[in-house]
Amino acid sequence: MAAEPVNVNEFQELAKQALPKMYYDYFSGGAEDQHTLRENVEAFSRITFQPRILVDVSKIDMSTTVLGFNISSPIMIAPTAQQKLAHPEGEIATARAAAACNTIMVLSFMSTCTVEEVASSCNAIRFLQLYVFKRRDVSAQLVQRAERNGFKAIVLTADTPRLGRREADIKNRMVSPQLKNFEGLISTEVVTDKGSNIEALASGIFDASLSWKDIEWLRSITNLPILIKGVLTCEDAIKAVEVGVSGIVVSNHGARQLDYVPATISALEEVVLAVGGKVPVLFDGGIRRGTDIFKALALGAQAVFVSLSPPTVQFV
Ligand SMILES: Cc1cc2nc3c(=O)[nH]c(=O)nc-3n(C[C@H](O)[C@H](O)[C@H](O)COP(=O)(O)O)c2cc1C
Ligand SMILES: CCCCC(=O)C(=O)O
Repeated sequence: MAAEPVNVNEFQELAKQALPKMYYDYFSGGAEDQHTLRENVEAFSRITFQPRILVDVSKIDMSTTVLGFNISSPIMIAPTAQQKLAHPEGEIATARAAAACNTIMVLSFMSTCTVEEVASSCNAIRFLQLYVFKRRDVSAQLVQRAERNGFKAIVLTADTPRLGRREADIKNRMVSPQLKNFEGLISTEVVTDKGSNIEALASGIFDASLSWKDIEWLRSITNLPILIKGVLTCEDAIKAVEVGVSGIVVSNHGARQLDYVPATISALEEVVLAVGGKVPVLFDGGIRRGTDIFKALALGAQAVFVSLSPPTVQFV
C-alpha cells in the first residue's frame, strides 16, 4: 500500500491520478502563462522567520473570530466551483468537513449542490460567494435563498467580470454541467465546439458591467454582511471600506483570472495598512502549509481560506 500523504502537495499527486485530465486541469490550472500561479507559492518561500526562543508554548489556542463567529483555527474553506466534478458528494462533503473542523465554509455561487442541500446537510457556518449575473433577478434569488437557509454572509467576488484565459481548459474544451441551483432559472449548460465551455458560460451570464455602485444594489436585496473578494491594492481596499463592506478578502482567485498580478502574500501588507483595522482582512492564494498561514497572519490577515485544489506539484 502506498504511504499516507503527509502534505498537501502529495494529495495533489493523488488527485492527478484519480481525476479525468479535463477536470484535473480545471482544478489545478491558472491563467495564461501561469506566472502568478507559480508566484503565489514561491513568494511564500521567500519569506523567512526570525524565531524567538524560550517562550512558553505548552498551551496553544488557535481559535479566532470572523464576523463574530468563533472558529477553531484561522483556516476557512474557499469557494471553489463544481465540486462534484471531483467527488460525487461535492459541496455537501465539504460542508461536513467544515462542521467537523468547526470552521466556516464559503459555498461557491457555481456549486453543484444547491444551497438548500448544503444547508440541510449539517450545521457548518456557511457564507455564500456571489457572482452577479446579467440576469440580476437570478443572483438576487440565490442570495435570498441563502439568507432564508441560514447562510451568514455574502462574499462578492470582484475579480471575474469574465473568466480568465485558462489554456488547458481551452485545449480540453472544458465542459460545465447544468448547475442545480439554477434549474428552472437559467441554463448553465453551454455547448460550443470552440474552446472552453466554461469560459463561454461565464461570458454569457456574468455581468461584466459590475462596479462599485452595485454594492448599493446588493445591500438593497439582502441584510447579510457583505465581504468583497479579489482586493489586491491599497486603492481598492480604501474604496471597499468607504462603500461599507464588512470584510475584505485579499485574493487573486488562485491565479486563475488576470495573470501577472502579484502573489497575494506580496499584496497583503499594503491592504492591511490601508484598511487600518476598520474591517477584517482575510486572505487566500498559494497556501500549502501551516507556515504559510503563519506568514499571512503575521502580515495582518485575520484568517485565511484554503481551496480544495492546490496547484503546486507540477511546478516545484
Ligand atoms: C477549481 C477552483 C474553482 C474556483 N471557483 C471559485 C468560485 O466559484 N468563486 C470564487 O470566488 N473563487 C473561486 N476560486 C478561487 C478560490 O476561492 C480561491 O480564491 C483560490 O483558489 C485561492 O488560491 P489557492 O487555490 O492557491 O488556495 C476557485 C479556485 C479553484 C482552484
Ligand atoms: C463559470 C465558473 C467559474 C468558477 C470559477 O470561479 C473558477 O473556475 O475559478
